[in-house]
Amino acid sequence: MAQDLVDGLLIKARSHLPPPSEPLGKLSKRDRKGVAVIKLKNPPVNSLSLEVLTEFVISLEKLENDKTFRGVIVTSDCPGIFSAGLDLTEMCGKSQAHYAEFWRAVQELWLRLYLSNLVLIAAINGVSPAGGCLISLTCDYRVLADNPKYNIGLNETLLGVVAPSWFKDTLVNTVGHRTAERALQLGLLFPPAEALRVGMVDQVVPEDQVHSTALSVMAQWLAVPDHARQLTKSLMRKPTADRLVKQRDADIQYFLQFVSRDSIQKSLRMYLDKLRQKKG
Ligand SMILES: CC/C=C\C/C=C\C/C=C\CC/C=C/CC(=O)SCCNC(=O)CCNC(=O)[C@H](O)C(C)(C)COP(=O)(O)OP(=O)(O)OC[C@H]1O[C@@H](n2cnc3c(N)ncnc32)[C@H](O)[C@@H]1OP(=O)(O)O
Repeated sequence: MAQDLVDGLLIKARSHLPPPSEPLGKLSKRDRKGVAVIKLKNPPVNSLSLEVLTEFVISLEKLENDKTFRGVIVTSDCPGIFSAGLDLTEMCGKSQAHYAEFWRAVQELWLRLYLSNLVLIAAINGVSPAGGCLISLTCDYRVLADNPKYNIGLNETLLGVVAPSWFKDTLVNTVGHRTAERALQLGLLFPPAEALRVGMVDQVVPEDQVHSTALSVMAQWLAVPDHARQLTKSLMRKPTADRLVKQRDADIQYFLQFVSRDSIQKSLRMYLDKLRQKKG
């Protein structure tokens, strides 16, 4: 039964998108059952570039505004990688204006996801550090594939940077203060069993069952009347979101100051170099 719910939508870097006449216009015809699948597709590692963040927001907005949709499954098209998090090259050696635009896009995606009226289920089919983990934490439910390589967590401190307060809040709201504090300070990436134990994910299932499980869970959430579920979600989440909404510009200024520091630029460059040298 659950299979009837699925429909597809691919988010990918703008350069790979189909021509403007094609993309989301198809949705209203195909998606009568009310559930879309957003598959992140920005190879090789689904890093969240400015383009991907922007496309993601646009797609979500279209789904929110199309009343035929009630739920979205967020997953990845890149084998073994849900998302490598924010695109580090967007935070290295760029202009202040670029950093500001990038950070506003990160804020926008978080706000859209966190406050979405749609039911969002994360079908986490790969490793999910930092921004990748954050995306899943904004969803209403997380299903993680049982593969020891599929670590998940907010590992920012290991890069020499700091998860902003709203990343921290999202984690605290999911796993509680003590677990979040330990995880954030140590930059912990949890393997599936640990992620389940601390409540970072809601279910761990064999890899080939991630999608079907997400669909079953979706059916359960969609059985609740939308208005009651949406108001309850808002009651739970709006106070957290409002803290950012009230100080978005200040948060951007803080990010600019932070990321422009020589020491932070050096840390990010070293981390990127380490990633690149890993192969050689
Ligand atoms: C009081 C103070 C309060 C607040 C402070 C204020 C502001 C906050 C400031 C900053 C906050 C910044 C927040 C950041 C959140 C993030 O999301 S940072 C990103 C963190 N991500 C990671 O650590 C993951 C890094 N990647 C990996 O570990 C691996 O790549 C991965 C396991 C995902 C996949 O491994 P594998 O399949 O082996 O692939 P490769 O490692 O070989 O990678 C392939 C190419 O992709 C490049 N790459 C990987 N990750 C990224 C990335 N996140 N961004 C850009 N590029 C990436 C990698 O370099 C390879 O490139 P190459 O092919 O060599 O050119």
